[in-house]
Amino acid sequence: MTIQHEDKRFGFLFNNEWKQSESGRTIEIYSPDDEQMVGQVQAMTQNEVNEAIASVKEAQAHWENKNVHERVNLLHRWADELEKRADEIGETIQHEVGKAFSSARGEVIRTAELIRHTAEDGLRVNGELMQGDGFPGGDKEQLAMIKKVPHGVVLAISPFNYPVNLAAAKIAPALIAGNGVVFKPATQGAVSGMQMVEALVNAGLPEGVLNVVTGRGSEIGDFVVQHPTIDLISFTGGTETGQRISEKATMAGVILELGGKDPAIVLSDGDLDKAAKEIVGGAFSYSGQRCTAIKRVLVMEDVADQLVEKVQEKVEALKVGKASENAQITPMINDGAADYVEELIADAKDKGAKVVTTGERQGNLLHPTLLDNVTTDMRIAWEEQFGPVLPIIRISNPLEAIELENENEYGLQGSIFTKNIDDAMMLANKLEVGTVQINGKTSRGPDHYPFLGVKNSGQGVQGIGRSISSMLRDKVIVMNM
Ligand SMILES: NC(=O)C1=CN([C@@H]2O[C@H](COP(=O)(O)OP(=O)(O)OC[C@H]3O[C@@H](n4cnc5c(N)ncnc54)[C@H](OP(=O)(O)O)[C@@H]3O)[C@@H](O)[C@H]2O)C=CC1
Ligand SMILES: O=C(O)[C@H](O)COP(=O)(O)O
Repeated sequence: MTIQHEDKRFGFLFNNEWKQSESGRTIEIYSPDDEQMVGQVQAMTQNEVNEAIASVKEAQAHWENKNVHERVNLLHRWADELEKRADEIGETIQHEVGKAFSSARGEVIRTAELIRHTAEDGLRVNGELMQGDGFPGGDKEQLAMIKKVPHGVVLAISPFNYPVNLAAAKIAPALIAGNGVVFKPATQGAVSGMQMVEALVNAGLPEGVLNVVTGRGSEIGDFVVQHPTIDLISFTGGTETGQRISEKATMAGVILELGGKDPAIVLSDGDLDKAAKEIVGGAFSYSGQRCTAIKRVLVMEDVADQLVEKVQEKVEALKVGKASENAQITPMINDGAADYVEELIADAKDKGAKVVTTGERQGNLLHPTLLDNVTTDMRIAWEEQFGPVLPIIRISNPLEAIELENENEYGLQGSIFTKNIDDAMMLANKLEVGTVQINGKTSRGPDHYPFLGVKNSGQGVQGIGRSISSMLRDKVIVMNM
């Protein structure tokens, strides 16, 4: 059975078969890059979603009972398959989400590496043993074996921007830990996601251990999230969607990677050339459509003019165009997203921000925009733009940055540029974020580092080792000798 039927119609995966929905409805996916149709995915019915979940539940028990070596071998074969198909899947990512080919192919290779690392870490998971006499009334002869066991059925929901990597970053740890997986890809990104799953099937995935559910999140999302058979939800996406999932999921555990408004704080003694390079790379790669993108700059007034000049030069050198032309600034994921960014720019202009550089909009292609003299009454100072615009806020002392950050609803990452290690550590300790980067741009990778957001940026910790731990729970067996 093939993944793709006629008219670019893609099936959904049910027990290793690519099936068409009994709904008779499909969702057409168009490229943000050239507006051509990338494919059609199935709008599944509730009945089909039910069957998909039930079947994962049944298969999971066998999967959990396999030796971990068998699960490790599957993951290595999956990584091999992805590497073999890196060009093909990279092309799909490029077309489907409008990412330059080098980054799109790089995403596939990064994913293969992440899967291999997950397989290796998965081999080294062990439980522990406790003696009862560590607590009053307990006894030496009471031995607790604390085993690490899978949760059961994991629901993995991924966003559009890294349709392969952010999906596999949930699926691989879930599988290595012995869970079954129900995978709900972002609709824009589902074709890339399903090619990645096809590689897993070709690597020898046992039937039913992972099934895919497709359909708009707004239609099937609540149903799948509230399904009583789901034991754990691992979600990456917008904060609003994440909060909704958290409210709806009553008894399932929830891991959330959500939005961000990562600051780059530049102090007077910072290396401005380095800061400008990191800021532009951090803010504008994939046109700013990254949760970890630098989304506001807080710079000391006395070096602000110099920094702005250096950043401007680099922003103006960015290649703007289509993903198919390997441009750096490519069309945004859809018109709505581009409209939103324009709205934020217009609001800032109305309230007196200085437009340092910008360009004409062509459809959903926005030229990179740099805004100086941004103030706290402007929406762009606080809202997540998720696009190619960078606001610069001038500050008069380093602690002002902390005050501004205390008001930030997000807390994913933050960068600090200074040569003074004491100042760097003082600010790093005060910033309410998951990760602080000193003299470097904000970034999720390397993928084995813990990755987390605080405040409205998330719940739980990801990163290979932590992700595997989150996919396991304790099972305690007490031997009363
Ligand atoms: N912290 C992090 O690690 C990361 C965070 N993000 C954040 O993600 C956002 C952009 O991604 P985007 O894809 O637009 O995010 P969305 O929140 O719109 O969608 C994410 C996923 O949730 C699904 N979904 C939508 N509604 C529901 C629902 N009611 N119940 C269950 N699932 C639902 C979507 O399906 P469908 O596509 O069918 O609507 C998609 O699969 C940004 O805010 C960004 O910051 C992105 C990457 C990393
Ligand atoms: O969604 C995102 O923004 C990714 O997690 C970014 O990963 P990176 O910061 O390592 O590029």
